[in-house]
Amino acid sequence: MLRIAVPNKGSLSAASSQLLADAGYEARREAAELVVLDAENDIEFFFLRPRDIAVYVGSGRLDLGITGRDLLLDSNAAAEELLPLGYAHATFHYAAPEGEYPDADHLQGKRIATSFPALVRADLAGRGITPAAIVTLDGAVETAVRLGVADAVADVVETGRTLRAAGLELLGEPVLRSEAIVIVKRGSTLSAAHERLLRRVQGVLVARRYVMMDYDVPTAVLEKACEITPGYESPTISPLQREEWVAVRAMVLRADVNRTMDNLWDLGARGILVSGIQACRL
Ligand SMILES: Nc1ncnc2c1ncn2[C@@H]1O[C@H](COP(=O)(O)OP(=O)(O)OP(=O)(O)O)[C@@H](O)[C@H]1O
Ligand SMILES: O=P(O)(O)OC[C@H]1O[C@H](OP(=O)(O)OP(=O)(O)O)[C@H](O)[C@@H]1O
Ligand SMILES: [Mg+2]
Repeated sequence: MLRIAVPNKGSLSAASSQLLADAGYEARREAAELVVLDAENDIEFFFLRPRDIAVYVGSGRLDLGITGRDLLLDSNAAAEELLPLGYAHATFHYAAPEGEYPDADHLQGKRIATSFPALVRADLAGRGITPAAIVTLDGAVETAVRLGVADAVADVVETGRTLRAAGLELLGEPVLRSEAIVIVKRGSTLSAAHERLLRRVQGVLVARRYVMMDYDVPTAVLEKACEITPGYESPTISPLQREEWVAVRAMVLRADVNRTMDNLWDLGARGILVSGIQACRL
């Protein structure tokens, strides 16, 4: 039986549960449920704090887990990233009072507040910076400067609203770009059961990102049409009753749908239809 760690609270929780439900797995009926047995799929889901998930997966007690890339890197657990999931996007940034320091290289000898001490320690070491202290806090890190326990912070930034409200500004480029990821114990060999779950999850991600596009096009411009819609692997071309025309079917990125339809129309394609993909295995 596969044992999977799922975030029980916070920014990763709802989207992770939705992803697993869309992939056909048993959902938890109430937030207080800590373990869900999905007997049909031979999987046990453990609902854990996102910060702890890398520890469980790294120990080998759980087979796979969903967590944030930043949380994995901060954990120092023996776990590695297997698959990015495309939600819970955030950056990890240094920030300081507006106008105080031009960039992160000016943090030498400063006190830096963060909930990600290991990640920050490793990043500062890489920059050759020795801080006066790394002040480890549980949350609401932005307030640490105003209250005088730190000179700068290193924290998760999504919209930047929290930072601005605290009178802080970003210092330079992000330390890292995070999103939800699937993790596995470092160096483990994936079983057929692992692969099946990953294929299901990937199927959901692709079905969300792509639509199916069907259209008719004169054979004379078919090659150009296929350049506009190269498909996921290759477009399907079918004959039409009408001479010198063919039907084309190809997957198209949802984000590109309208631009693609404009381009196909200008090329002479007609009868352009777009439909959602309910599920897929690719
Ligand atoms: N706006 C956000 N705030 C916090 N974390 C975010 C945000 N957007 C994405 N994330 C990601 O979510 C993960 C943090 O998970 P966590 O459960 O700690 O979220 P949280 O919303 O901060 O929860 P909590 O209610 O415990 O503060 C990190 O990987 C982080 O990059
Ligand atoms: O860039 P923003 O959109 O403002 O989001 C980022 C903020 O959200 C999170 O805080 P959270 O609400 O989780 O509170 P916490 O600091 O107590 O964890 C994170 O720690 C940042 O403070
Ligand atoms: Mg938080």
